[in-house]
Amino acid sequence: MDSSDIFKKLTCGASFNKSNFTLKKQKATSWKIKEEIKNEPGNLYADYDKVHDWLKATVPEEDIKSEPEDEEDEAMNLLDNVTESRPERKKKDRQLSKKVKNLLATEAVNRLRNRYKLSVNGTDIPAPIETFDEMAQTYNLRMDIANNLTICGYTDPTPIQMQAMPVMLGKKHSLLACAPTGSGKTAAFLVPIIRDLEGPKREGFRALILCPTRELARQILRECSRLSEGINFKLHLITKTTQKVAEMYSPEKTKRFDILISTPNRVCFLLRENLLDLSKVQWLVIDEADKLFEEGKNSFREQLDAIVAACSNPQRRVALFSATHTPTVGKWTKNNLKDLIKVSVGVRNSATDSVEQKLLFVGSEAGKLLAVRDIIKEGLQPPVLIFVQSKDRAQQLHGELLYDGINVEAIHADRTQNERDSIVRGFREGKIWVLICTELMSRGIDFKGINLVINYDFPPSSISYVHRIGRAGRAGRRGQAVTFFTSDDVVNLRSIAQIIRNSGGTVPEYMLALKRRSKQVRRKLMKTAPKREDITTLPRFMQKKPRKGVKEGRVGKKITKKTPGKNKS
Ligand SMILES: Nc1ncnc2c1ncn2[C@@H]1O[C@H](COP(=O)(O)OP(=O)(O)OP(=O)(O)O)[C@@H](O)[C@H]1O
Repeated sequence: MDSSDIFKKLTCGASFNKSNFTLKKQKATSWKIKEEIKNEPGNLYADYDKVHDWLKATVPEEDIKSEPEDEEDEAMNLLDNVTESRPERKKKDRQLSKKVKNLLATEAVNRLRNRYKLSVNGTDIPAPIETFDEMAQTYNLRMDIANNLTICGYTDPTPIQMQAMPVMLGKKHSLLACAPTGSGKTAAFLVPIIRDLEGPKREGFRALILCPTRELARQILRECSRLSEGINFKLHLITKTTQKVAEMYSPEKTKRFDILISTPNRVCFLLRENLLDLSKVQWLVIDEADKLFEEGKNSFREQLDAIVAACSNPQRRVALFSATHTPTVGKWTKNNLKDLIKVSVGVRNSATDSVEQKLLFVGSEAGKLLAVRDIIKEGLQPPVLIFVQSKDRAQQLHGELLYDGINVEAIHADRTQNERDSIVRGFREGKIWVLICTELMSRGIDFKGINLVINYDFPPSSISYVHRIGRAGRAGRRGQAVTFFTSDDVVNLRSIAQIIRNSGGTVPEYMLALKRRSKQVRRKLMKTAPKREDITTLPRFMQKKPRKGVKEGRVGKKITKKTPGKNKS
């Protein structure tokens, strides 16, 4: 089809309104330019439909009449009637060409963002990039990084990577990013940092990555080593905070390191002892930002303020990532960060749609144990994660499930670091089939191919629910989640049912019609979980009371006391 045919098709049924001559003249000229652009090889608008859509969106309705005329002649006449001199016309054409090109580029970017459900907020936001090749060309990614991405099996960027990476690879912005669980946020911040730091420099820490748990810190370290393979960065994880270990640290001794990954309390400990220099930090990443900014008991809030102050480099930029964000994070970024760009994927604070979710009424504590045993009987498909509300309950359930002939372990804050590391390793290697855990493991942990998450104890908040079930259905895989509830759990039932509905699941109407509980009640529940009967199948008369001073919950031991469910994990 030649250009005049396309023109006819494009403007079919339209005529130009002569009362607005200048505008029409521009339209005609811009059409000519659009034709040029359309014919450029590799142009996003090189196909006819796209140009047509663009025209429809750009030319005001009132300028298009419906009676059929010979529009091509009309448009060409308009061009002939131009009274300006040739150079003037050429200049105008060039200006218009630039404008149209910009418009087309903006339109293309908007389409891309819509396609991947990306929302952005800020100024001078770079365009998202759909392939790693394009990213490598546009932002000068060294070959090693591109190769490492391939070795990791990352063929194309995930939506958060498409937009967050260009923001961080640019020169000036800080970033607040929100994307579903399992959507590749870790690589989204690691790749730009690796590119930015270029190579090892022995100047001391130039990037600091904070996260809420040691397990997550270790996982980020692993991912960072994979993605920076061959670049020889010195990565460091603070493993302990005792005085003895502290003796290993000093700003001089840590100069050889480039990237520090840690929980905030360990960094703070070393800062207090003047053993850590963060003045060279160019990138401060706060992973699971809403967790780290959470207020209340055991909050990291004050520690974060101290760390941010210690990162005193005026060029320092901050990137905050999480699958859920709270207003506290928004407020902090507004008050503390310049040139901030916000990026989110999909609806904020929603559950991943790759997990099939179910709510199961189990009547009582005994009902929960029966329900778990039913799942085992039906044919358990490991790996499975089971969430409970406290360390004691993790031990109790472990003691029960040991008798069911499955490879089961429990992980919580009372296990030693070595035990925790070896359990996580065993679970990753498939030696442990069922892992019972507390809130400790709800954030960020990436176990490959979790098939099922069981919320044995109802999550303390909808945010906790989103993270817990997000351990399944990661990196494009599918997974399942079942959440047990009893009459003790109605406070959050409605909000969690709503989350399930929003992510495409089905829930009974009555759950959505439940009365919304006040913020106070919900906050109280986040701090103190409901009291629950012990997890045991022993008849009451056989349940021994633990002797005073004897620590509860040894593996396999039945515990008789009613444990007030603390959220401390
Ligand atoms: N571009 C990619 N292509 C394929 N897989 C990827 C890509 N990027 C990351 N992954 C994989 O996706 C999985 C989840 O990534 P990651 O742990 O970074 O998720 P996340 O968004 O941080 O999740 P959470 O919110 O739970 O912390 C990992 O196994 C990671 O290796």
